[in-house]
Amino acid sequence: MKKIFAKIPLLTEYCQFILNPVNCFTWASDNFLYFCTMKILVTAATTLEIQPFTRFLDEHRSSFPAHLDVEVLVAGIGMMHTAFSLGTYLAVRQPDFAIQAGIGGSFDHSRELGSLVMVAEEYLADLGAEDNDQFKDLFDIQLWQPSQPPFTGTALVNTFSGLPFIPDLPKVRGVSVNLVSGSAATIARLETKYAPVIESMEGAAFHYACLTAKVPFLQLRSISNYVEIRDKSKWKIPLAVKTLNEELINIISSLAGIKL
Ligand SMILES: O=C(O)c1cccc(C(=O)CC[C@H]2O[C@@H](n3cnc4c(=O)[nH]cnc43)[C@H](O)[C@@H]2O)c1
Repeated sequence: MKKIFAKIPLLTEYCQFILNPVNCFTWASDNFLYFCTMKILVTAATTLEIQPFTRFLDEHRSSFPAHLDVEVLVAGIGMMHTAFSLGTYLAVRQPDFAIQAGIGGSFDHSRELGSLVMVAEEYLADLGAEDNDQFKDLFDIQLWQPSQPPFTGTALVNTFSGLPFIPDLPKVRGVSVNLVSGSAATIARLETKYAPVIESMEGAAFHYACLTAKVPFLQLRSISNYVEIRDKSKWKIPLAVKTLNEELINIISSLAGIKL
């Protein structure tokens, strides 16, 4: 709500709707209605995951309202790349909110491949120590303390506050890993310890960067595969990318007031 785009005298609610048909951020104060610019970051690990959306931007950006700015950041695969890219980007560009869009693996086999979720809380599920055949995370071995900022307990939690919209999608728990899970033992360990629905390689880094920079955020994941013993032939990456990008295009076109 920081960059004021226009300021007009406060009118009736009906008139305000006519003046503000495109979901521009507004707020009323001192008998004036304030219209704000909105800078949105859309980030993904790879170009492939976000290509249809960047094509949509190339085709439609010229018809976006002046107050709306959408930027894309391909941050790289994994938490190290994501943390560095996001940290640098957020400090310099200061978006009003950020969306991470990616594919992911589902622990829950009843969810359809290609279906979408929003991640409400993220756990760092392979950062820690092995104690014989036991995995202990950094909270278990007391190198981190529960609720040290920006954690809530041992999770990186999205409160979904400060967003101009919240998609109608299931909110689930995610784990982020450096090593994609592909053995019965690892999958059982993660399910017992974190009860996750979705696994990715970047989610926690995105939550950490946005919580630390105090940027409202949304992590969208489209299920490309089940978390199971590795069988790439069962993965449905093109389907997951398609549904993910349809959702992104819907979100941005509705914020832009564009009818497709
Ligand atoms: O070839 C492989 O074994 C392989 C394993 C995991 C991911 C890939 C990719 O090409 C995609 C990496 C990308 O996708 C996300 N992703 C998708 N499914 C999962 C998963 O089951 N567990 C963790 N991450 C997943 C991840 O966030 C990466 O950005 C290839």
